[in-house]
Amino acid sequence: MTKKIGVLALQGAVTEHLQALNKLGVTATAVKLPGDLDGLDGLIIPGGESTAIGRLIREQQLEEPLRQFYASGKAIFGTCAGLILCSTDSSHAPAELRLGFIDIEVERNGFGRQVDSFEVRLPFEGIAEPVEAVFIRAPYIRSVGNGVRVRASIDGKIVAAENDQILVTAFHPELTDDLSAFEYFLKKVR
Ligand SMILES: NC(=O)CC[C@H](N)C(=O)O
Repeated sequence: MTKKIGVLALQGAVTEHLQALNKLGVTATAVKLPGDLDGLDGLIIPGGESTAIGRLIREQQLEEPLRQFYASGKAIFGTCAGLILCSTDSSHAPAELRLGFIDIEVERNGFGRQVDSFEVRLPFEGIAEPVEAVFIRAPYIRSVGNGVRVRASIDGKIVAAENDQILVTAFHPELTDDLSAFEYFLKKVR
């Protein structure tokens, strides 16, 4: 059966994710309202601006439905701002949303202002070839908790990690023709 994957479509790089999923033969749909989560097998929370996406999640009454989606055991892929939103990080301003789906501490904009964006071929544990990875004002993961496996790092900064249900990358997987990070995520989707 074809897998059905939603892309949270409140702000950020939505269309590119839908296109990447379509190329992999997956049914991809935009998620704007709580009902859009019905019947999905997995979800991508894309890059953009985590504060803006977090605010819109609350405005659209999506926080509780997202927590239920997670509690039902479905796979979720958080990329860049999506990584930040999925984290447990305790050091953020109270008004900012953290969903706590994966036990990681995050450094927002961790690569600094000088290096706003860059592209590398990134060795990734579990993917045979290095992944073509685009970083845009990217966060990195300072530390991971129990049950979290590091998948990729740059100069000691963790940029990809997973637990059994959640995958997070600090890079944007949707901006190149390399779909291997999506294929890796789809293996988590049941
Ligand atoms: N490309 C991105 O998603 C950037 C993330 C952004 N810097 C944030 O903190 O939300």
